[in-house]
Amino acid sequence: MIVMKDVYKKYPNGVVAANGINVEIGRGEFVYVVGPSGAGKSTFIKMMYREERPTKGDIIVNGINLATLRNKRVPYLRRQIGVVFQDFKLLPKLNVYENVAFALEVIEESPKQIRKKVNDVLALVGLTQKARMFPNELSGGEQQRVSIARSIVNVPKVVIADEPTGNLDPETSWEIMKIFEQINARGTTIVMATHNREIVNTIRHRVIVVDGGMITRDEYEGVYGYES
Ligand SMILES: Nc1ncnc2c1ncn2[C@@H]1O[C@H](COP(=O)(O)OP(=O)(O)OP(=O)(O)O)[C@@H](O)[C@H]1O
Repeated sequence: MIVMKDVYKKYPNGVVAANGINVEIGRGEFVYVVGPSGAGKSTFIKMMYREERPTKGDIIVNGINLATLRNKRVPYLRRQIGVVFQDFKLLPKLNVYENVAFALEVIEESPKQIRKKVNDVLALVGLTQKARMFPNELSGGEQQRVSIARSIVNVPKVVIADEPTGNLDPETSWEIMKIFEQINARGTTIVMATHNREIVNTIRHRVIVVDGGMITRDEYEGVYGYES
């Protein structure tokens, strides 16, 4: 599903944020990416959806080699990957329904299909009643639900989330995690960068520790200890 081979990333300012990463993530896995601030977690996951390009190495996502993928094919890649951010990144002038529908309009889905898919996904995240509200009328947790709905409406094989609970209170964070669990239970691969030890140590999945641009630990049913 996702393969990285000898991946190295040096930013133009000289910072090496990935220093020889080798990893394989299989279909349907749920993977936490943890590690100290500045360790290279965001860089690691940004390279999976071609937000950043590696300086060296190969990255294959869903059979697509990102090293040789032409820029004009990036939208094709993005259709197969849902992305969820810490700060939601919703379009403020569009309501909940429109924010989610937008992801389908850009790929020219039929109006009938759009209605069905958006309504289904809003029901999944529990936002049917709030479909006509605007982002600034919603709580942080609700905004994150919209952003998750948008990320899965195309039924991607993988969802990549960068600190999706980073701006949320603990109770809301657990609710958001329940939704990710449901999405994963349907067979979608989830890769999630997080600082939340309580979540990682309670809802147990594979844990990849990144430190100094390298994978220093990689364990199934892993814990996020205090030594790292
Ligand atoms: N666009 C960029 N240009 C230059 N350096 C960058 C850029 N993005 C990240 N870096 C540097 O790369 C290193 C890794 O950053 P990255 O954001 O991947 O870490 P992180 O583990 O996600 O951190 P955090 O947990 O604080 O979000 C840091 O030293 C950072 O300053």
